[in-house]
Amino acid sequence: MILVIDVGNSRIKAAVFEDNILLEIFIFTKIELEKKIENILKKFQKTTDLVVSSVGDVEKESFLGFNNLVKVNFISHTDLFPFQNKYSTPQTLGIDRMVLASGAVLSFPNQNRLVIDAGTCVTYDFITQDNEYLGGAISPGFRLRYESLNNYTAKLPLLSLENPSDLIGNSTSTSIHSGVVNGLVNEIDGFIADYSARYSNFIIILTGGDTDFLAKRLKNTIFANSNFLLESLNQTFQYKIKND
Ligand SMILES: Nc1ncnc2c1ncn2[C@@H]1O[C@H](COP(=O)(O)OP(=O)(O)O)[C@@H](O)[C@H]1O
Ligand SMILES: CC(C)(COP(=O)(O)O)[C@@H](O)C(=O)NCCC(=O)O
Ligand SMILES: [K+]
Repeated sequence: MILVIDVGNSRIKAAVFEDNILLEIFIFTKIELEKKIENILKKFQKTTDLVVSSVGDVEKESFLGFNNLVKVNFISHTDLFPFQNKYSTPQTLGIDRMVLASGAVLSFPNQNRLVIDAGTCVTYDFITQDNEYLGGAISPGFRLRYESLNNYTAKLPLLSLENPSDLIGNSTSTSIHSGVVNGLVNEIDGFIADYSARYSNFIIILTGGDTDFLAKRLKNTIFANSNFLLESLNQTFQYKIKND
């Protein structure tokens, strides 16, 4: 049994895998981290390894207390990945993006892939059929957009994610919802159209906290899987054990 942990910039997601089957998912905050892991390990006593990917402000040291119970594997840039990294600054590439690219290669072999992770930020990652990781894009996610409108203006309220009632907002709140939701949906549809102009064939994987909200609003056919990063962490770890 292994416990994979994805530390994002908004929250922490964890999952227990046994023989590559996902048994249970946990979502919590940084403050709850140690207590939650303690409880998970109590519930799943056959756990042998922790596999952690962190782009948040949680470092390896936070997990070392569990060293006596399980092996702590903190995924880093020096680990083995099933693709060639063409990013011009590989050391600054988010480890979550590397794990997503790894999952895309292992789950969808021999094809071009675009991974879209709609979390705190929306990240776009493109991996060719020859398993070259090219890079992609980073833009603000839903919550970041709502919060920025409130933070950087005097008059705009802080709203939470809601389906816009119409394209044309006729009040402050409906204008904000239209701007944020239609803005991001059009951005993603637009990116997919632009990638299509360059690559005739590729599959699209959508993941992250806003997967379900976005999936039904996009024009294109996509693989929507909000657990893709957790599953990719398990796969990346299995790949490393097999090939290291
Ligand atoms: N309880 C929650 N806390 C934070 N974000 C949430 C929550 N529920 C849904 N979301 C949505 O999920 C997005 C964050 O997704 P997630 O994949 O968890 O981010 P990260 O991996 O960056 O921590 C936010 O933009 C927000 O719209
Ligand atoms: C772009 C990110 C902030 C996304 O984080 P997330 O939305 O998953 O919390 C993260 O992948 C990161 O810190 N990247 C480093 C910069 C880069 O990938 O080039
Ligand atoms: K992301």
